Amino acid sequence: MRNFEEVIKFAKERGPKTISVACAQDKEVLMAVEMARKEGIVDAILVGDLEKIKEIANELSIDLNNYETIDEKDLALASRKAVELVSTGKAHMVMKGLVDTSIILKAVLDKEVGLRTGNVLSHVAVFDLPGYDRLFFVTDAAMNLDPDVQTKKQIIENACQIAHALDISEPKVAVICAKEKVNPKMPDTVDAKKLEEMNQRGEIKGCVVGGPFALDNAVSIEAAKHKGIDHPVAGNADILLAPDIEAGNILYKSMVFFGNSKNAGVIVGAKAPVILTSRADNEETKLNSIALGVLTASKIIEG
Ligand SMILES: CCCC(=O)OP(=O)(O)O
Repeated sequence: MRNFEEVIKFAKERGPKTISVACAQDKEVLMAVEMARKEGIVDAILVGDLEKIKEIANELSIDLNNYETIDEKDLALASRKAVELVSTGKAHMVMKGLVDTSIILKAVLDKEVGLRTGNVLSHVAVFDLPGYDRLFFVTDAAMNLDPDVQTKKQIIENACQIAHALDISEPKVAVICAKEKVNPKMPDTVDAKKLEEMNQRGEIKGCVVGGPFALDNAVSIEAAKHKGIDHPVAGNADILLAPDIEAGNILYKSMVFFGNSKNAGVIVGAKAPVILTSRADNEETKLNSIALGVLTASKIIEG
């Protein structure tokens, strides 16, 4: 798939799946859920402050009779309830509404009702950027603070799972740093080379990994040529692995706010997808993320 029109088209074919929405009292969230419901992509259970949900639904002319609703004002309890709906099989996936990422992630990691599998959980953002003929994947903007090399390996594997769900069979993974040469004083460049070597030894499968790369020579063939870099990933990256959450989150938000991109985001590695965007993302991003979640859930269910 090369754009979100295709992602939505395929999600319609796999839908409707059921999502539970944690803290659904948000205009953009309700607009996106309603669009996804009308398209036959999802049915939804709205968990949150029912008074506010009704107020927003009324303003947007959304008929709440089309939804199951659960009244819970407390953000942590609403997140826990929404996650529990997934772990008890009543919903296929959970979506972050108007709540801090850390609160919903705490519910996802909860030992009793959470969705842990033993795998590393990580965030994968998908971007459709003007001027590029392919989707870009950025990881990890939201979950792992300062991953070590083994965690980075699993973050790559999680991102590849999403790329494969979008029919990109052998994504090119660029491990991005501040420069394209290994410098022992810059540990992320050392990790990048180790990840490339792990991939060459067959320890990371289903992709081609290269690194370290600076962002320019990961995404631009001209920049790579200019710097004399000859590597199958150089200038051709599909997946950009950021060194830590600071770089990942800044890259995500710079693409959204400066790049005029379309995007979507989901957490992978749990028993079910967690649809996770920034509270500040618009309804289109939230709709794209629901569609991405449906394709990811289908892949988990169908294998
Ligand atoms: C994927 C971005 C997660 C994030 O930064 O969320 P908030 O902007 O809602 O904090």
